[in-house]
Amino acid sequence: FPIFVLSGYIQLKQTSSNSKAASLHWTAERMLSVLLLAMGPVAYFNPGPVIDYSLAAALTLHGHWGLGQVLTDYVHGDTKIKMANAALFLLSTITFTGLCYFNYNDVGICKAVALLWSK
Ligand code: HEM
Repeated sequence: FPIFVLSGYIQLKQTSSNSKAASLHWTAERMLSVLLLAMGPVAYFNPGPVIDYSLAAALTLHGHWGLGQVLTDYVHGDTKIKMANAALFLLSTITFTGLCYFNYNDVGICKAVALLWSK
């Protein structure tokens, strides 16, 4: 059901109710963080491509939103905000592409983390 929060958020953003969209976005961010926490044990007991690509998507979006908050706090001025957001968008795109590439052409995220623990 995070999908419903997201679609509701997108719908609200298109209409006028801005503060409602902001609070829904806040909720979506926390839900995604909790989902990410839950994905740890799930990935441990159920590793494989489904979790690999879910992690690629969840980690990218979480990082994108999280770093977006940092930018909101520290970057000021219209032009600088636009440049920072463009840079973040590029970074997130490269991150997601790279994680998918790694899942497809290499061992994938679950196995990579498991290998860090093996000797
Ligand atoms: C499995 C990995 C991860 C887990 C379980 C995780 C979990 C969390 C949790 C529980 C929070 C606090 C709640 C929140 O502010 O939403 C948080 C905040 C944050 N995370 Fe992650 N995270 C992970 C990976 C990452 C990665 C890879 C990045 C960066 C690329 C990142 C960037 C951030 C940032 C910037 C915040 C602070 C957001 C704020 O203060 O508004 N996290 N994370």
